[in-house]
Amino acid sequence: MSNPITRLWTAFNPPHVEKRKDVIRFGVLGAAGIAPLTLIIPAKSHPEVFVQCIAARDRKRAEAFAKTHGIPEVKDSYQEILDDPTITAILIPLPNSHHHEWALRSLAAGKHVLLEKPCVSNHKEALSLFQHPILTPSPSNPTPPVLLEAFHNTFHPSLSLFLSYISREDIAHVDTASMIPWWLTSKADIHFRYELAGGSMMAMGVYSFSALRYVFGASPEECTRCETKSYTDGMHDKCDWQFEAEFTFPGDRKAVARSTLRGPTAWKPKVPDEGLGEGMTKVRSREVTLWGLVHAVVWHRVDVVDVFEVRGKDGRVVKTWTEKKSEKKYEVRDGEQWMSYRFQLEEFVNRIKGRETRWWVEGEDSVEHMRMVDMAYVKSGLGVRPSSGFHLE
Ligand SMILES: NC(=O)C1=CN([C@@H]2O[C@H](COP(=O)(O)OP(=O)(O)OC[C@H]3O[C@@H](n4cnc5c(N)ncnc54)[C@H](OP(=O)(O)O)[C@@H]3O)[C@@H](O)[C@H]2O)C=CC1
Ligand SMILES: O=C1OC[C@@H](O)[C@H](O)[C@H]1O
Repeated sequence: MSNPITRLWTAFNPPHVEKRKDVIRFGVLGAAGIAPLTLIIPAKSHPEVFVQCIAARDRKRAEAFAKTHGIPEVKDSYQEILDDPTITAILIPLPNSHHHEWALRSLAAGKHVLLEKPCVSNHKEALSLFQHPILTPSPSNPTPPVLLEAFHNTFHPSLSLFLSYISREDIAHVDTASMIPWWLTSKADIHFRYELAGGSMMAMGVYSFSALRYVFGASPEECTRCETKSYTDGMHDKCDWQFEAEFTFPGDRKAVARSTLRGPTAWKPKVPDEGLGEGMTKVRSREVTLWGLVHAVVWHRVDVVDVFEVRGKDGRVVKTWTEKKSEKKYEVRDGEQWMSYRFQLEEFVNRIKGRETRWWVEGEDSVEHMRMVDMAYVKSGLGVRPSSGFHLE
């Protein structure tokens, strides 16, 4: 299935499969724009997942959403979904500021939680959530519910392919860029409301931050620079629509993350070659680029460019050559091209059912991603996103 149109069509229109008796019944908190991609579409081809109900702040909005997406039940409130014993898993696609509270409420109700990224508003909330005793097995809670931050791109094989070309000890410089075109965002979006924990670092930036952690296999020591462009109109203050942040990773290695929510329509990011440091002998330098880090379904490619040099006794280069290759990693199952969201759902279900998982976003990763976001916000001067202050009674 090499035709991109066919691939996209099958990704967004997967086959509807028969559901098993032990199906996981999902409830969705909010008629959110992302809910179809994260859950409703991928659930169609998953025999163990059924989207049972939805609630929105406005019932009419939930009813319209349920009709459009074939969800059989509408509840009056988010809490009513949590109170339904037939619902075993919850999708939380609420604004970031609401993640901490509704994840804790859902877990307290004994539900498994698929929590939209970024998991919460800041590092403090991440610690409070992922280190909550409710997630630790104990005699009174032998099988705690599963909590997964929905970093869907982690689950796409293109990321593993990319990482397979990197030898961590040889990394000289890492650069990551992402964007949403200007016409796909509006000032009215939740991205531009500080009290909802908005900002470009919280929207696309977290993908870049997590990618850096995956590449280094470590967390950064410091954010050394963070430049932002943000609104100052009194309404959307402290919300960056663009940023560039530089981090130092162990071994004094540098990495840059940049993103914009007001990007161009056509985009080909420049990947700077920072080269090796002074005094280092360069035998082979490898530049590995993953194009399409976030939405590998639309298009992705892993480029590997190896530059070889042969040096004479005096150290002068006598020969140099370049080898290039590119690879893609699409997976088609039963005629459907699997999106990152479909891979993610597969693993979420595997974890709930106690089966092995190929990929996972550990709670520790989620916590470290938020630490990185906080570092950058502190450095930028905009300040960390506010905490909800919610505590389970
Ligand atoms: N995984 C991915 O690819 C993506 C993930 N996301 C993440 O998903 C989450 C939601 O984003 P997105 O779907 O774009 O957002 P939307 O604005 O489309 O949806 C947000 C939902 O939250 C509900 N909500 C509850 N309280 C509020 C409030 N005070 N203000 C605004 N909305 C409120 C909304 O209302 P109601 O209850 O009335 O329905 C709405 O359904 C975010 O955390 C975002 O980072 C976003 C895009 C892509
Ligand atoms: O989180 C996100 O991931 C994918 C993007 O398309 C989306 O707009 C963004 O908010």
